Amino acid sequence: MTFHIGAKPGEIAETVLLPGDPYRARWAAQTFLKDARLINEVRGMLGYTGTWQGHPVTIHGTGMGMSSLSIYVNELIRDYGAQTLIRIGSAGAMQPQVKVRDVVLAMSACTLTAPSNGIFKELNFAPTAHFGLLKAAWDAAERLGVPTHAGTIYSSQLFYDERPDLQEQLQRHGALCVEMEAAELYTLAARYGRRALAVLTISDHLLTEEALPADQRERSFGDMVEIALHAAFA
Ligand SMILES: Nc1nc2c(nc(Br)n2[C@@H]2O[C@H](CO)[C@@H](O)[C@H]2O)c(=O)[nH]1
Repeated sequence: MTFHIGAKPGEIAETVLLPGDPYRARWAAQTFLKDARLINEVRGMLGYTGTWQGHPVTIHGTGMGMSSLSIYVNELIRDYGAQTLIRIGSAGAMQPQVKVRDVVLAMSACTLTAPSNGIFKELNFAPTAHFGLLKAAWDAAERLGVPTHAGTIYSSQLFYDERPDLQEQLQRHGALCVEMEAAELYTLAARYGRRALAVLTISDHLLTEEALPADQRERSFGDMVEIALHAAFA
């Protein structure tokens, strides 16, 4: 057990899916895993371990924001030996061709500031997805017929962002969507030599102001989890 995760050694699989919302971890575990069992509930950040097609899988919440994700991903890697970490999250679309319910695979993730800035100082590190996972996720999305986009995204530190100028430049340079976790996941995976990918479902749109009704979120999120699981074990 670590400072923030109560799981015993061996209770967390090498493959970990990471939703921000702990209740989505519970839903995904109950929906997709066989023999899912609760392995963490410290501070209500639920984590479950079970199997998918015979493979051990853990699904663990990260909370909202890169600082919260950093706590859980550091401990999952350093204390439990996680090797493949796939964020299954939601995001806000920033391009007209990206529609609500679509899936976005984050090839890279831009930030204004991030927890790891202190390490890099003036260096602009490029947080990037593991190519093998990205390709496998893209192929799985095609097989499943899920409308999917791949490109750079924006990992913000704020939900109530006071920088419309930043959003304008990000849109101008093709950022597909905004969320608040992927960049730090990719940076930590690079630091520890692990595989990481963010598979995101678009649940709101910054241009059209459309939002996915709560009752439709679950089905849409199912596609994302399927894609992540197929990618992890391709
Ligand atoms: N900053 C930001 N985060 C978003 C947005 N839409 C979604 Br879903 N998110 C994600 O949802 C949570 C905030 O509601 C964070 O964990 C983000 O990753 C958005 O329009 N902006």
